[in-house]
Amino acid sequence: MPFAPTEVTMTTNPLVTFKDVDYAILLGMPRREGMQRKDLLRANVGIFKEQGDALDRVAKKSVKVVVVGNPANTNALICAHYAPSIPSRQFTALTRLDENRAKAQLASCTGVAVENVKNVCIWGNHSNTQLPDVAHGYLVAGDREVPVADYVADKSYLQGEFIKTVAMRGAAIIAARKLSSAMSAAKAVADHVRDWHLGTPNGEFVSMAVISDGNMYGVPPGLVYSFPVAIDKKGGHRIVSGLDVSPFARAKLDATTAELQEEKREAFDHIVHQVAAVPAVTAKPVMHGAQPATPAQGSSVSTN
Ligand SMILES: NC(=O)C1=CN([C@@H]2O[C@H](COP(=O)(O)OP(=O)(O)OC[C@H]3O[C@@H](n4cnc5c(N)ncnc54)[C@H](O)[C@@H]3O)[C@@H](O)[C@H]2O)C=CC1
Ligand SMILES: O=C([O-])CC(=O)C(=O)O
Repeated sequence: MPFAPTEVTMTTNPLVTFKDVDYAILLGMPRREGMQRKDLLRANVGIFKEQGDALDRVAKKSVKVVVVGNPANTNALICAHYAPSIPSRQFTALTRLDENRAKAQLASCTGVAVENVKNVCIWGNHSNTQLPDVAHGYLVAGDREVPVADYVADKSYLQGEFIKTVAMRGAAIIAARKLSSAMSAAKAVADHVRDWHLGTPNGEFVSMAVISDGNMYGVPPGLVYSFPVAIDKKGGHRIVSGLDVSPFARAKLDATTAELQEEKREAFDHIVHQVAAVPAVTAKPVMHGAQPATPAQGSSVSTN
């Protein structure tokens, strides 16, 4: 059914904003030229604590949260932590913009239409340490599916300039327009929410930063980390399993993990210093779509 809003409410009260919402798309203060995204941590972390707390109190327990405000992965983790009654897997951060940028690079260097570039994914943090990964990607050419590596033979480009261009694209846009990307970010949010709502086609995956609990790629639990994700028709997402990780990719996955662990430490340290007491960590059940999982799959966002 087409979306037909009947009412728009403008308010600065998060308890009004989030009352009974199904989806929450969260922004925050943007960076300026010369800053890293993680330089926003101290400015934004308090906002995400407050928003997590408000979501916990008034949103539907099935709410789906998309954190866009940077540093997006760590802000999503903070938000989840302060919303202990909502399953942490319902908190995601946007890395679809990076995926779209990666696909656009491949489309422009191969001449294949961007919608025919599939299964290119972003691992890790929405930052310079991310890995835009083409190892499982393919291009649809007529009735053939051609691996990216067969189309783009220059491995040094795929492991060098390509990754750098995608990871640094946000900074390049800020340098050019003195403001963050706007329309492309909005398009990426729409892509993220559409796929979370309607599901991904069979055999295809997309990039979403989700809670890392239970992944099989050696990423420690308790981080919000971008993975290749498949989504069923009921909106249940799962990290795609069984993809090969090359030694090159392994080193990148570990580097972006280390950065996220450092951001997490800094975020909670900052909150602890700002706020007299941090609420106790509460275990939350892992949800697959609308289905509650067994206690053995219980997930929590710890401050470790
Ligand atoms: N994950 C991604 O792919 C992308 C993330 N971003 C991030 O999205 C966020 C928004 O970027 P823009 O729309 O360019 O910024 P903007 O400055 O146009 O909008 C930011 C909004 O946040 C509000 N805000 C500022 N301080 C606040 C506070 N203390 N409490 C509540 N609201 C507050 C402002 O009133 C404003 O409406 C930034 O954090 C930016 O880094 C932007 C583009 C892509
Ligand atoms: O770079 C920024 O600050 C905004 C952003 O996240 C992006 O465009 O990828």
